[in-house]
Amino acid sequence: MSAPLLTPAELEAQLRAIGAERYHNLHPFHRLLHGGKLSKGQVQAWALNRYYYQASIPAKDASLLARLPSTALRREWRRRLEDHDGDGTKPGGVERWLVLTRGLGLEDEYVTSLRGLLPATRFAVDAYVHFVRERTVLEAVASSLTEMFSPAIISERVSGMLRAYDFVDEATLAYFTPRLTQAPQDVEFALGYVTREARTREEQEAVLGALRFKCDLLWAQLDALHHAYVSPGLPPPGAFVP
Ligand SMILES: O=C(O)c1cc(C(=O)O)c2c(n1)C(=O)C(=O)c1cc(C(=O)O)[nH]c1-2
Repeated sequence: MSAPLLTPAELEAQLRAIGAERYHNLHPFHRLLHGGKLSKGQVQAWALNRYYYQASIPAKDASLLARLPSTALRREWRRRLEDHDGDGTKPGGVERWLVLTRGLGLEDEYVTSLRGLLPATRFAVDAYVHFVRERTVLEAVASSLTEMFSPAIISERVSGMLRAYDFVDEATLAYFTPRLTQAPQDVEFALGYVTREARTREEQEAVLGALRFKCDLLWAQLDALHHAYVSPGLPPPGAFVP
């Protein structure tokens, strides 16, 4: 006999348990970053690599938008594109991330050229874009649900970094402020969608698998940063050298 269908509350509880076990707030690199244990060069490496994640988010959202079957769903998802790309009057998240890299002393041209990117960052981020493009709409929506856990890590990061580093200030970290309201809004929709639309246990398992996959790719990005810039500290050929 196949496993019974989970109630929406049970499905949500299992999603939260995945975050509690494997969201990237638990990664040693984040402990170092937020605890003030990194040099400016190591913080630059983090911001430089994460630029590629930020810059790829609108591409993955646009590919999902194209597959959504109704006006209401597309309108909801379109908001994410505006959050990241801006609307021409106010800057979006990608542009705001460059405020951070600039504040850390990196030139826009170098950051956006991706010349200094770790290969593993590229592979992990591209895997996210491909997953969203190739899997079901249900799995693609579910893979965004790491945002359930991001407000807590963002608060911890901003307060920790402001306290610990004299080379960052509130203006440098301003990227994160709008995320504290955008992420819960995104999650409310995405969580409602997956609990409503996963109608079989198999679909519910696919939702859980998508969130695990997403946690893993966030984790892998930090593994790569740790290996290249903390211990043993071996940047691959061509990668940014602080
Ligand atoms: O600071 C973070 O730790 C963090 C995590 C995540 C996430 O969990 O994927 C996102 C963001 N930030 C973020 O700023 C963001 O715009 C974002 C979009 C998405 C997504 O999957 O669509 N995740 C995240």
